[in-house]
Amino acid sequence: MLLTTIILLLLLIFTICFYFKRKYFTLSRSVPGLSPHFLLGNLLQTGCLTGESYINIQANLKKKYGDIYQYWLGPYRYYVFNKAEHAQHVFNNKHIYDLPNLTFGTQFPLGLVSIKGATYRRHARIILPMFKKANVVQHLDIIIDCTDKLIHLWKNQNEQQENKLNTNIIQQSKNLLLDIISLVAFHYDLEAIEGNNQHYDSKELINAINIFTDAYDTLVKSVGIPIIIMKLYLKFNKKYQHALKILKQYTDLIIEQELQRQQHDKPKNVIALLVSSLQNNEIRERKEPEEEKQGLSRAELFDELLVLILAGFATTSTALSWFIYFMSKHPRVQDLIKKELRENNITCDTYITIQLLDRLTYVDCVLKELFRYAPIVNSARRSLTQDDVIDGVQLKKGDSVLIPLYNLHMDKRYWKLNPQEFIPERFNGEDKNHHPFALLTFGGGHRQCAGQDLARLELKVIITRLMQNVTFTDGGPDTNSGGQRQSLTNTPKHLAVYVHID
Ligand code: HEM
Repeated sequence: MLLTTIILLLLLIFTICFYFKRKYFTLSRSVPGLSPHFLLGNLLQTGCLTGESYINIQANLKKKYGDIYQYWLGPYRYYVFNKAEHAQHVFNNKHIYDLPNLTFGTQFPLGLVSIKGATYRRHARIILPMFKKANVVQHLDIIIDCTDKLIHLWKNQNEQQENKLNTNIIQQSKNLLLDIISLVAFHYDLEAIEGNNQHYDSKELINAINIFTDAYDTLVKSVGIPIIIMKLYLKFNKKYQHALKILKQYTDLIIEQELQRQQHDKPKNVIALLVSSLQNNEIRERKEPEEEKQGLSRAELFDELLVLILAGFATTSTALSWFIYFMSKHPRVQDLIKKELRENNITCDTYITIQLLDRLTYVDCVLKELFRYAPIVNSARRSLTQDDVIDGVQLKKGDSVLIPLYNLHMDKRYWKLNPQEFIPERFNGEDKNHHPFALLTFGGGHRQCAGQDLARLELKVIITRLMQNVTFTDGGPDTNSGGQRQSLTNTPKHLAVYVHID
């Protein structure tokens, strides 16, 4: 009797699994791809679970299947499109292609990266103008001052021990960009660059931010896991909940101070503008239809600040790490940047202004090449709000598409000079008029990066300031071999350079 029950039970489980595998985990619609495993999709086959970067995974799949294929991130199926014309279609049709329900919702469900429709439009009206070029230039001094602190730290380190290999560039880049974004967003000096002379508040906050970003990295690595499991993981993760509490305490304090200050001053910086958009009566606003709502609730403002911290320093610091790595490998480019500075009479002491920056056209080319060649963010994703056809492939409402940004940056069809090489001059010459959808560092369409003007300014100022004062040289083939480490972004795996003070 017991045996019969066990056999029947196993049969039932097998039938259910078979049904789900047939219905949800089979390739369909004659689009090629790796046959997905039950629940795991292609995570095992593509090496995703053993640390392979998403960028390499997409490059390998493209090699195997061509421009269009299916890719299963755990239980989620994506139709992947690799041509610039595909990207153009997806990003230009915002009424068809909107944000999918991603893992972001688990950490900041009320922030810009997670919301859609009328709620998104209400937030976007408040947030997007803060990061437009005209508004970010006011942060120039902050960026210069913070960069000078890093240069000062390197000077001190060199005085203590001459010609020491620097293996801490990734962390130092993070600290620099964290200090910048906390001053830009909060008007708060975290003093992450100095490291050892922090006061208690900064230490506690930096710790909380690190725990928060580490949790995010874990989520990115396990992106195929169902959202409900991720939510439970975060809910019962004591360290994470404590970090969130600390971040909440500090933001509440900063909001209160800002509310007091605004009785006298007009809002100017990011936190001031955000606080000035707080709803006067949250209970009343909650009852309004979404289209009629104004401003942000406190919970929404908190999530927006978390988004800005995370999106604002992890990506940009990764770009800076790659810049330093490329400079150590391409002394020719470094020399040309320094030559351009000399030609514009910029010495190590010259204070940078926006007018001076505008004259540095070679630095612009280096920046563009950095954005093309550095594998920072791997893809942009959308889901369909109605049926559509791309390049003969019938897509249905609710399907998800993925544009592998880096594959486009490396695609020979769109670049006249070899895309596998780091050649900044291409943007002044052969590749000046490249396909606009072949370079998509910041994504595209209505959901492209909200902070790109700030990122461009930060990196141009930092690069210029660094090149005014230091030269990077290669730390050797073993310690400075590059490679990729997948976390929230793709950082260099092995980065070690000598930092010479000029
Ligand atoms: C080199 C630096 C950066 C890179 C490579 C980068 C890249 C990206 C990419 C690829 C997206 C997705 C776009 C899409 O789906 O089409 C994105 C979205 C976003 N980024 Fe950035 N980003 C950078 C810096 C920043 C900074 C400095 C901030 C803010 C201070 C920021 C805030 C955001 C926000 C809020 C979104 C979500 C926009 C939306 O969903 O509407 N990013 N970023």
